Amino acid sequence: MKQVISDFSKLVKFRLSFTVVFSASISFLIGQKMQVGRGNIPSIDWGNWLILIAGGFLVTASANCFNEIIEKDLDKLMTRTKDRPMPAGRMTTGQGLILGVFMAFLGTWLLGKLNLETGLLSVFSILLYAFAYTPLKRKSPIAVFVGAIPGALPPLIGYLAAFGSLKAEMFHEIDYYIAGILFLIQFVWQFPHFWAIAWVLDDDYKKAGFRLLPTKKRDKTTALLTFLSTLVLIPVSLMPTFYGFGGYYIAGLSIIGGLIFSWLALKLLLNRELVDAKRVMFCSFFYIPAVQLGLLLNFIAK
Ligand code: HEM
Ligand SMILES: CC(C)=CCC/C(C)=C/CC/C(C)=C/COP(=O)(O)OP(=O)(O)O
Repeated sequence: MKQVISDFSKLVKFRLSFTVVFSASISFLIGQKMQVGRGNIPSIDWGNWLILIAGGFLVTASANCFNEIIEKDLDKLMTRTKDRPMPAGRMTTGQGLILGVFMAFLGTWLLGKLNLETGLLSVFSILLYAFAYTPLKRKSPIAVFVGAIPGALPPLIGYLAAFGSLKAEMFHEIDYYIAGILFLIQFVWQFPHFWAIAWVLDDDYKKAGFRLLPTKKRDKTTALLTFLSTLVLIPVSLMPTFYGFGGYYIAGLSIIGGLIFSWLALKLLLNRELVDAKRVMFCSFFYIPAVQLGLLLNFIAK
């Protein structure tokens, strides 16, 4: 039983999926709070929140499952991935496919219950991640840009899901900005997140022919781009406050988080040591949930 749970967790990349769903669920609550404020709904619909979490988890899990089917032979070559159930031979591709298709349909159906746009965007995210990003990983570092689109869609999906059947009169102009900004924060964050990971894992990635660093090397330009992307994240994370749906606490948290992230990336630029890349990578794991949670709390407290 323990092995089955551990295999399922590796198949769906549980911690990554958890953070993805977390980002969508926070955006959902922000959207619902907006609705409550406008008097469109009496209170937060926790039932729909659970549907979003279950549906979001299933579609993300299915996308990861398709990714692992496609990369089964490449995953065998890397230390980090060789113990995933398919490369390790504990699950057949057919079993993976059945699970992936089942989770994709069930997840899309659940999200589609919230509204049509949410269901369609999840199908688009699965397709983009599994069938554009995944094959591109071996071709060009542009893959990271492509992968960042499905990676950032969950907060946008979560926000849209909060509006039930999207009626034009319920969805105001500011909602386009909020949905766009929630997307943008996660989109920009993925560059330092992933380039730090790709720096740490470069030797392992090379075994499978993945060249995902911007210059395909652990060099000064890659470190500079990583540093610049952490700097861009600072004004982007201040946009909620600028557009009036975040407050001063989240602005403060974003500045502090952004400065720590950039400081670590600056050290990577100056030293270009593995330990510096690891610090940027770990900081990225905390940065995004912290900023999103802060945004929600600040939004509620306002
Ligand atoms: C271009 C987009 C992205 C790429 C290429 C990427 C790549 C990766 C890789 C390769 C790892 C594994 C690191 C390791 O095993 O040491 C990882 C870990 C992680 N990623 Fe991302 N990621 C992306 C987007 C995201 C998004 C959108 C989220 C969530 C909002 C996320 C959250 C995480 C978390 C929480 C981990 C740690 C998981 C663990 O240790 O099991 N990532 N990412
Ligand atoms: C709504 C919906 C379905 C959204 C999709 C969300 C999703 C799966 C985001 C992940 C983003 C991403 C590119 C992860 C890296 O995978 P990788 O292939 O580089 O990781 P690996 O090397 O560990 O396999």
